[in-house]
Amino acid sequence: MSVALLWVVSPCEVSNGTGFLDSVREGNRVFDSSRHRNLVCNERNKRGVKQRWNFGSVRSAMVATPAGEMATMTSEQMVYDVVLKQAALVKRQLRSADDLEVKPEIPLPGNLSLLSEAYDRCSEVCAEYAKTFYLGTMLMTPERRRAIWAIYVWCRRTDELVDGPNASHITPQALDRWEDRLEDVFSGRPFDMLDAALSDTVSKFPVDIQPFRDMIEGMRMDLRKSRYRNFDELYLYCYYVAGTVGLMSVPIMGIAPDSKATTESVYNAALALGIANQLTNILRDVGEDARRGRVYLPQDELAQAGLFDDDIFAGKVTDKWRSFMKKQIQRARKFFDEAEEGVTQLSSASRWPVWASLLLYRQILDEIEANDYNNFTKRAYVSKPKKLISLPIAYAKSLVPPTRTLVTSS
Ligand SMILES: CC(C)=CCC/C(C)=C/CC/C(C)=C/CC/C(C)=C/[C@@H]1[C@@H](COP(=O)(O)OP(=O)(O)O)[C@]1(C)CC/C=C(\C)CC/C=C(\C)CCC=C(C)C
Ligand SMILES: [Mn+2]
Repeated sequence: MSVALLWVVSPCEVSNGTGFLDSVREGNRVFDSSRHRNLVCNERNKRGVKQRWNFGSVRSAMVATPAGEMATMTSEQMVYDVVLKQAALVKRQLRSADDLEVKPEIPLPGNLSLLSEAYDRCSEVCAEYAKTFYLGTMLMTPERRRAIWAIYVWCRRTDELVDGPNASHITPQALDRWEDRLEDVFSGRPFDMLDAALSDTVSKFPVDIQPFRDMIEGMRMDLRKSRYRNFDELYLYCYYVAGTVGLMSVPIMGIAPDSKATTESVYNAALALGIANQLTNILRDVGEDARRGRVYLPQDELAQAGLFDDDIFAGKVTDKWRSFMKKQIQRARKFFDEAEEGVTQLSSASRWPVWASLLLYRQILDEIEANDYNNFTKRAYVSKPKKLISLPIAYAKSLVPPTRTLVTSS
């Protein structure tokens, strides 16, 4: 992984790394698939540029009310706007497509085997870094599975920029370069094999570039910020680094043809799952993050509970801490509940891996409780037997057809 990092910092310098980045060593543009994708991607690009709505460092936006007064928009409202736009984009693209099936691969002599090699590399990375999730993807159709691997790898690489072994060398400029590369991926000009797999994926599925840009924005936020004043600020961060994953995944997972749910409501549930996962991550990693000088927990809620940064650095489990943690866990569970309603609406083959990931992640919260809220020095994890039991439960849940109607919250 360190290779990918170096590579963003300085595209010419490539050092040895793990298997993750072997493809990087194959040099500069190993695969140019732009020829067969220009039409799709130019069109997508135009839309991407027109629709660029990065929140940047803005925590809240001023909007005019119908009465002409200026009001502040919360992060949740701004993110919901993204959800609506994503849902509208997908609906428009599906309406204009002849059918909802995945487009066939355009035969490209010589390049096809490279492309399949590229996906093989993504599969290996995924299998290495997220074994259970990788197993879950095996139930998906081959096209969807490959696409999810490609997205997973891009997300992992993006996270590694700020969290990996070379994170201390990462500057906002390096993230800008990573974003330029992303634009190239969506224009059909991938830089390396792993990018090539993503280029192919975004040409075949109605995936929009915005959530990818927003994830990079989340990494920028992580570079410049180590405290969150309130939940509104934290929510925005969680959207950037995790809610975006939900938005990237739905166009691949697909919505069940017999679902009566609105597209927006399914996207909203996907967003909720990302937020729930990230809140869980944050609650699990309090001690680890504090040792890196980071406190993701909302400062105002800590203060209300009579707690301050020093209490977190001291890492003592007190009654104040327990009762603070109970509330945080309760909030994370609400997001999981919101997500549950959407999983059933996904296409049948995609439901199992999503249920599995939801059940497994949610159990981390139970483990924090079981550790008596000591998330300073004890890492909450789900044991192998518990993981194994969750898989058939997830499978049984995935058999439930999408009968209920999901209503869009506003
Ligand atoms: C309708 C409905 C419910 C649809 C499902 C939508 C869906 C598949 C949502 C997936 C949500 C999900 C798995 C979000 C990932 C959240 C997450 C853990 C983000 C992590 C960010 C940074 O956090 P941090 O640095 O604190 O964490 P670490 O200590 O480094 O772990 C991430 C690490 C960002 C990078 C994210 C990934 C590598 C995961 C990408 C996953 C996919 C593309 C596959 C998602 C598919 C399934 C089936 C789960
Ligand atoms: Mn990380």
